[in-house]
Amino acid sequence: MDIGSVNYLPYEDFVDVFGNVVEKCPLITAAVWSRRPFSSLADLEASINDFIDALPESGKEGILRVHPDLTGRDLQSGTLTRESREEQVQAGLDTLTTAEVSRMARLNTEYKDHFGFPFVICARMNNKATILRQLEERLRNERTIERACAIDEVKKICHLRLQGLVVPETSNKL
Ligand SMILES: NC(=O)N[C@H]1NC(=O)NC1=O
Repeated sequence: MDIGSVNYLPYEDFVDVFGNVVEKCPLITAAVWSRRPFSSLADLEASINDFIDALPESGKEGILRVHPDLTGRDLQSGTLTRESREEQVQAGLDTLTTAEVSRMARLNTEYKDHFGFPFVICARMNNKATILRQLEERLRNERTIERACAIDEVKKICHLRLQGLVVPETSNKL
């Protein structure tokens, strides 16, 4: 789909197509629809990011809280959204050894107990080794810094999901 077609989508279709660009947050998509027309894919993405940035800190934490844990176990259980499952598989999280699954589960719990929201990272820009390393390192962050870092990761995930849904303008001209 190109950006011109996006601008013609009725509200329901827009939410159907873009409702999960921010994991389990169709409300963001619904709100951003009223900012049409978008001049480009980057403009649509900027509208989503502006909406997120304008939220109070409790709203940002809410976005983080609905993210699934990155663990082998959730991947096996079949409860993830299609997007999240595909991203976790691409990062190799379906190939964790039993020891790695336990380590990730332990660190995830420690992280969540400490910050009150789950560890979020753009899986497709990482692999299982860098995800485990980041989880360990970010656990040591000060809370405000960590919340901002996690929201940046949400935006990276959203960026890649949007790329999969809208043809960038440069490709249109080919
Ligand atoms: N917890 C977490 O980071 N989950 C997200 N990361 C990602 O790339 N997809 C997700 O669902």
